[in-house]
Amino acid sequence: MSQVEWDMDEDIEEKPFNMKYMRRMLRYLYPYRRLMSLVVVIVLFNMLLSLSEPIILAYIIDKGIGDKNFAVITALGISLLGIRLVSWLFSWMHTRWINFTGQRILFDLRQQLFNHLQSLSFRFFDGRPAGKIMSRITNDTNAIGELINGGLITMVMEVTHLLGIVIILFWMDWQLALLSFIMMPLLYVIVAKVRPKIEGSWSRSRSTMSAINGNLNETIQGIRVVQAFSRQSNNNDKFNEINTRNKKAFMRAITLESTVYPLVEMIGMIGTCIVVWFGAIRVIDGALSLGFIMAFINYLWRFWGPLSALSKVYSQLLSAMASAERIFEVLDTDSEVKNSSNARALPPIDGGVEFEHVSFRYDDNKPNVLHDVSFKVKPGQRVALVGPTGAGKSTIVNLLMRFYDATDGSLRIDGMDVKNATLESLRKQMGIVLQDSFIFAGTVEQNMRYGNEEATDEQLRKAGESVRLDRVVAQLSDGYATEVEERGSKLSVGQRQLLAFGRVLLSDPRILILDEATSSVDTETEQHIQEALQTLLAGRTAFIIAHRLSTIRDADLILVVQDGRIAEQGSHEALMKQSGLYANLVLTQLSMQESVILQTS
Ligand SMILES: Nc1ncnc2c1ncn2[C@@H]1O[C@H](COP(=O)(O)OP(=O)(O)OP(=O)(O)O)[C@@H](O)[C@H]1O
Repeated sequence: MSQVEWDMDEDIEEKPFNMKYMRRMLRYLYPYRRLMSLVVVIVLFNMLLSLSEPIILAYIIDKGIGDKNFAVITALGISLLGIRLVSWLFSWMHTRWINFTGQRILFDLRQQLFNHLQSLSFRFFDGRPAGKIMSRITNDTNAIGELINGGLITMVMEVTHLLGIVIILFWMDWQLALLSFIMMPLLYVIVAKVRPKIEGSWSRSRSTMSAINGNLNETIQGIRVVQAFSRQSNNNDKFNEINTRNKKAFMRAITLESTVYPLVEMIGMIGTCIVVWFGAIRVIDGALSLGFIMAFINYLWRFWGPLSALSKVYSQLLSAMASAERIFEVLDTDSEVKNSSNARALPPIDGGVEFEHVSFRYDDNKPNVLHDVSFKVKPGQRVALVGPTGAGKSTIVNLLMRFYDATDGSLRIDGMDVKNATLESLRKQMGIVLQDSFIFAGTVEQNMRYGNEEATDEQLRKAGESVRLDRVVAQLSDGYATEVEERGSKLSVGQRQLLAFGRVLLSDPRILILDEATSSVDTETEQHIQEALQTLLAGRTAFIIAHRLSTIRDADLILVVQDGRIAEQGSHEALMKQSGLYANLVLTQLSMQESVILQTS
């Protein structure tokens, strides 16, 4: 299943109301409780002001126009204007405060999620596509933000509005009030039946939109592969299908809405007509005044607005529940690899490493990937990890960096179990250069300083020279200040490798882990990389996932990994003498090199 489809299946848009989540969401409002209480008071006051308008109008008609009393008309007209001005001022204030609070809550929530995500272990990221995690930080926080800021206030406002109107209508004339609600059951049936369909279509429209985004993202990221395999036409078909689904869902939602809402208005209108009809008879009979009946109808008109606003808040509430579940799932995930309660800072290390009967599995339901791995490395030694693909070389390195903790056995650095050392003190003294080193958007200098922001300019320049990065930098338009764009896309593979060397050299780790690049670069860059490597490795304990025979031969210790076990270990000479797996590997590589030489000569 592609990531996009997986996302669609997984991301349910609405969940039933859950009090536990609600309480937890409300906790984000707690720091702003004073401001929010003030907002509620203002909103309620505004509501009362607004509810007084029809009554004032009724007085203007009956006592002003009816009795031809200009003083009443002027006084009440001015008070209407005053009410509008005060309402406008109060709405301005509460809109500002609500938005301010909403943004603060979103800010807090996003920040909390981001901080938490960064601390999570690799295992969390293993099973989750990046797009999905990103949508939690953006879309899901927005859904929660919208509810706890706009939604809840709307709820308070509209419920009081509705209650106020009903009370006033019954207070004015209970018989007319009962008459005006005669159409309510029919209205309820229509809304209850159609509303879920409309919501469903909107939700399908949103999820197909996120599928469109996912598809676009995948295509842009993989455009080289797309074009290389001439997949444009297949991709077009796939995109067309998702695009059509989105169009259909949107059209269905719009069609339903444009049918139902006028219908709702019409039913409301019928209710009003009934009131007007009976009201008119009573006005003619002299039992009711004209102003009274106008005010009554005005209140009736106001009745439908809050109803529709409340049903919107209700679906906002359900979608916030789904978002809350996803967000709290992330926030409740504890980092697996973390400092133990008795962890202490690792003092400056010499770089001795010992694996003792280490076993490991990535997933508790899957078999072990490493079995009983044991070896000892003295400070400053160079270790080459060799073996077939999927044998477990990177896994050994992952355990050394404590990206994962060993399932069984122990791992010691300078005699101290890594589980007793704080993660920061451990990782500060280790450096890692992967095959395709991740380069961040920013300048060459910013990338180099990534592991050591305090480095002086002199140290930076020296490190650049040592790893032959200076020659690369000399060719760049702005030297070290050149922007390298996202993932270092402005640099070649070899240049990125040298920059990664520079970065790790500047952070000066005692233990260095290196995944030797397999991708071929030109002979000159290759030579620079090899020279840079010698500088980088000097005086440090180094673990190299090695592919070149020359690197392997130079190592003090070679670990031959096969099926998650150390099949052989020792120096090149010792292992060659054994005539085992390693000797075979070397012979195969030599014969391959010979055939390449023969073919090219
Ligand atoms: N994050 C992960 N989650 C689950 N299984 C994994 C994960 N990473 C690796 N594996 C599995 O663990 C085994 C060892 O993988 P590892 O990456 O350590 O091999 P390797 O020797 O470094 O291979 P290569 O030379 O191809 O990089 C493989 O079977 C692989 O499928």
